[in-house]
Amino acid sequence: MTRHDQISPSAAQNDRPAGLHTVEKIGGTSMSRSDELLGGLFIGDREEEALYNRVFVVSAYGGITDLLLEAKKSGAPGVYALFANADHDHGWSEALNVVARAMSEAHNKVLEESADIRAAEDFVRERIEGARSCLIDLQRLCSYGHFQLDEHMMTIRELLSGLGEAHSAFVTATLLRRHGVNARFVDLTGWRDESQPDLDERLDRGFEDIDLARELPIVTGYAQCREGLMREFDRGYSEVTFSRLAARTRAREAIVHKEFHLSSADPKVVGAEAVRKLGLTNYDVADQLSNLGMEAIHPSAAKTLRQAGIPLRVTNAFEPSDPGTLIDAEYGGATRVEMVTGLPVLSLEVFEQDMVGVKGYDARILEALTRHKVRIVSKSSNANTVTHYVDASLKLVKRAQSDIAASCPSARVRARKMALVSAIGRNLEGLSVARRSLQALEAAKVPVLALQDNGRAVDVQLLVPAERQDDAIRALHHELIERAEAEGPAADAPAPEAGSVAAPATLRSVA
Ligand SMILES: Nc1ncnc2c1ncn2[C@@H]1O[C@H](COP(=O)(O)OP(=O)(O)O)[C@@H](O)[C@H]1O
Ligand SMILES: N[C@@H](CC(=O)OP(=O)(O)O)C(=O)O
Repeated sequence: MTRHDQISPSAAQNDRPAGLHTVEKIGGTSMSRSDELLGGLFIGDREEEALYNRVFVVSAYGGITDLLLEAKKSGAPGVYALFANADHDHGWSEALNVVARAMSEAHNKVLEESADIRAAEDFVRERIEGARSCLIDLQRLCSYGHFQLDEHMMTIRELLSGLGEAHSAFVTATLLRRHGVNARFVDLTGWRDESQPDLDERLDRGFEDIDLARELPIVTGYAQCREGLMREFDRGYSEVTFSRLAARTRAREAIVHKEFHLSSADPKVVGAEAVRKLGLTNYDVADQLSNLGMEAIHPSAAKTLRQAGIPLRVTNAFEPSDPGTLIDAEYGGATRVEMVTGLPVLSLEVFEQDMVGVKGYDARILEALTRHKVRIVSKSSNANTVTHYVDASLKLVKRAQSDIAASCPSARVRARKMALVSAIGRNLEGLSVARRSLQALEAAKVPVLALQDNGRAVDVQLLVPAERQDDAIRALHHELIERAEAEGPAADAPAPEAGSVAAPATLRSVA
């Protein structure tokens, strides 16, 4: 049975019947352990037919995109960042060798047969050397001055990103075929393809002759397209490919496989034994998590799935029999804190005595932040101060800061490192989350620099010193999840009265 009809560009997506298949994404951390996935997620005890009607969208092996572009957390330069600052220097070229070695290490860990390893080595060589020639040519061309490197940097970023996912998808398809699965490498990275399709066309072309009932597509999480996946979505783009593919093919369900169950806090911070698995949550909570960089799911991906009416499941890749967390658009749910998470931020505070009663300051600040592509996590204001909590490098924030200083000459602008820690849940009304959080942080001797509760009863945010982020997460998790659970079950509705001291007793286990 072919599914070509289901992804034809002319059909209105939402009118088509849902397919039989699922679209499933595997993140980089889990991909690095894909040898362990063979006996479970990929094959396990599945008989012939049960192997199929699944589409896997894969990320690059852990750390590879960081080496290709720049480290997501520390900002340490990779090939892209070195090339961008290169002039005539070839430091980026050595960085490309580092990528090739890291790729080789990754596939040597998962492949066993020497023929497969050889094929993977050849693949890496062909792609890496192709990219190297391209960069050398571009550098030479731009040395004439008529050609501006800046104009091509986004294309370079796209080209480099695609290398990571092409490699991991190629290796995974090879691995599965070796184990008797009819897997097909679906390369959406546009390698040596001169046409410029848009994302939907790219997906349609990749799937036009695939029979989902008897083939297992292993799809690159990077998809080259006219819009530019990196330009629009930047890091975390494989979830965008994943969600668009799920919507385009009318998947029955979209599944994200992660290294752990989606839990009440990062198990690496709070401890695997202390965290609770989330059974069910909604897109509102998922949005808050993405905003804090938790990437339960990329915000654009969540939107695509929500609009297409496709249920999203987040599972632990290494426990395939566990149903994981279902993220449902409609679910209102019980009153409880479901998760505690945090993010290092810079607080950009603009204080201006003349601001009182005058409009326009906010707009000027926003303009500067937008111009320098500074991601805003949260903001607050009072009579004469507007503070944005942002997730960006100090370099970018400094640039925005000087633009703000220029457009608001008498303002005092200051940037400080902090951590934003947040307690998140579907319906926090009446739970005294703010009060309990302050008490817990005081007991743990974590200073609170600011507190925000916008009244929607979905989250409470606390700003703490950057170096106390993990202490704050542990203290809040202990108070709002572990202790609250011990105090009694949650009520579904109605919520207890605001400020009620009995309210915490309405929290319940999220396990
Ligand atoms: N609430 C949470 N539940 C589960 N994992 C979390 C949570 N918060 C942070 N993490 C961390 O996220 C890390 C990356 O997870 P995962 O999504 O599997 O990686 P990738 O981005 O490579 O797909 C995990 O190793 C875990 O430490
Ligand atoms: N590898 C890409 C795309 C991605 O989404 O990765 P992951 O699923 O590992 O977060 C990145 O780091 O941006």
